[in-house]
Amino acid sequence: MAGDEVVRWLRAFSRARDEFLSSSVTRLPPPAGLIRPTVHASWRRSRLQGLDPDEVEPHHLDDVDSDHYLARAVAPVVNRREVALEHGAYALVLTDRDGRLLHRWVKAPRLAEAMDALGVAPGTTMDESVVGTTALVTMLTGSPEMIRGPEHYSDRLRDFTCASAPIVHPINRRLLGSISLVCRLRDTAPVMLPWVTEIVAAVEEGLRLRSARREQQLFDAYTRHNRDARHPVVALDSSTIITNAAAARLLSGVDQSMLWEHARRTLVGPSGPSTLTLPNGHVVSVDCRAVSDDEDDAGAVLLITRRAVPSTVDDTCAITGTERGLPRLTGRSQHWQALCQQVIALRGVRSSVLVTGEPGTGRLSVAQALQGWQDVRVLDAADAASRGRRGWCRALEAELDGVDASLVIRHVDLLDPALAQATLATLRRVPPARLLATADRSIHGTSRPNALLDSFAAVVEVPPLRDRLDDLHDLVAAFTDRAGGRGRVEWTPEAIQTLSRVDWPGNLNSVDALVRRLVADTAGGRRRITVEHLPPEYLARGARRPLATLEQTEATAILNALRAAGGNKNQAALALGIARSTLYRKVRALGLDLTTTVY
Ligand SMILES: Nc1ncnc2c1ncn2[C@@H]1O[C@H](COP(=O)(O)OP(=O)(O)OP(=O)(O)O)[C@@H](O)[C@H]1O
Repeated sequence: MAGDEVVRWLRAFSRARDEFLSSSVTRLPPPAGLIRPTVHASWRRSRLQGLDPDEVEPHHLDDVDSDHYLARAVAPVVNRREVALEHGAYALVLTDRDGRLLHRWVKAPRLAEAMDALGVAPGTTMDESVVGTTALVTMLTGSPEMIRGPEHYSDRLRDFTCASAPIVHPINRRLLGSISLVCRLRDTAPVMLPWVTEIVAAVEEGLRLRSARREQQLFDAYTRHNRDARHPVVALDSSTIITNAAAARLLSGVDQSMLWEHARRTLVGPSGPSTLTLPNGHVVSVDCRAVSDDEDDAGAVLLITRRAVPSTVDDTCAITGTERGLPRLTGRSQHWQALCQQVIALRGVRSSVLVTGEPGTGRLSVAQALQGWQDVRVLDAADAASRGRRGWCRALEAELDGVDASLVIRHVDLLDPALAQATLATLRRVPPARLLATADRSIHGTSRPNALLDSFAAVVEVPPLRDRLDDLHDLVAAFTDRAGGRGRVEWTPEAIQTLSRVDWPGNLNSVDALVRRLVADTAGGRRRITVEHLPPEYLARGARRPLATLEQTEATAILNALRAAGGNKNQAALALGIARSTLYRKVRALGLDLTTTVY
């Protein structure tokens, strides 16, 4: 447009914009005239969200990883075009799929200053639900978009033009983020849109080549290990899986993401084969080998050996009752087996043992199993405060007097130093057959002197459930039996798989509580517990934290809307009256896993 035309357009557009913004939210004018439909739709969403154009501005969220894989993929493409950036008043901006700015390339000092003043810098979110309409609408429309000056919803962005294109993974077609070309309104040029589209095409081509290279590496590693077709071999990463026939037979019905999750955990854990209980009931030993390329993990090769004993509720007892396990306690994982060995070695001696770990990990149970569950008295130090010093010491003596039994002092770390000293004196006067105690694992780092804690001859640490998630299937089965669901309540592999993605801060106590709740819901009937029966907070993946009540309500509303829309996120967002980008942001913040079969 020529100079005069631009001025006329700006005037007319500003009038149309003022009219739109001054209308009541319930009576917004329909798209017409100068306001393009995409802009109108985005303004509408922004208004319905209650955003104030005078107030909204880019919002700094957090620091971003300067080594983000997307920034690494884009950098070489941008660097090849550096000269163009040097000679023009343009900046390039990379965001992730949530609109979070990952990196910006800007050479023109004035433009850099202006962007700084607006806070358009790495870590800032440009999501529509925060800043209103920007060219990131491209991630909703799926096509390149240019937003000029007053088409931005925020008043503070009126002096800028931005042309953006979405980056889509060339193999799995997932939206990864966006690239935008930014300039002052007066420098707007029609060539901006083709230029940014061409940059994105080059980035996607780089990603395709990289994927092909990773796949090739995976395939090479698979071929190297697949020497004997009788042994199950799997090569996989998050998006590709290659198996031989033996593995395909063994793994029928097993989800790739479960195997990948197991591989990833094993690769960062202690070396050596790990045990995995497959949702189809088979117990396998997995030797996991990393397949790496120069920059990143390219995946893993799993050499699988089938264990003789299938995993069923009944044989759980058989396995745990052997000398490799602890009586009445369930577990087969590597961490659990290491613990069992330590406990079994301590059985034959009479020295005092302190069992530490996070709350709910099974510390008391391990202490009792260490004594073979026989003649073990239990006293809880959590009651000491209410009993008072004399009451506590009297209770202690009463437990010990004239009885040849072992004593477990539960939560011994809760005794204050004076009470701990008095307890020690009592124990010396009336010694138990053997003294055991449980305590929080943080006592390792405590600087508070405590003679009682220091007096233990051995310490055993019970691993948190998140480190032995391979045991989850067996534990759920054992708790189901205990809750009265034996023979009538069963769990689908998908439900267990979903639960295995939770971090379980409350450890076994939380699993027990969940199982009881769901078994009670069956009201004595038969039920196959599926993902749909799980409370929304357990659909959380990666969030690794319990949801607060308000978040649970929000999660329930989102999942219900998604279910009603048959998984269609656009429709669900519409029904909830929020932008699709907001839906994504909330899903991410709540840690909801939409990849499982919820709908
Ligand atoms: N290996 C196991 N197999 C089956 N059930 C277990 C196992 N370990 C613990 N449990 C059960 O898990 C629950 C928690 O165990 P326990 O009370 O021993 O843990 P804790 O760490 O002492 O807990 P708290 O933090 O309440 O003191 C109990 O219901 C217990 O029966």
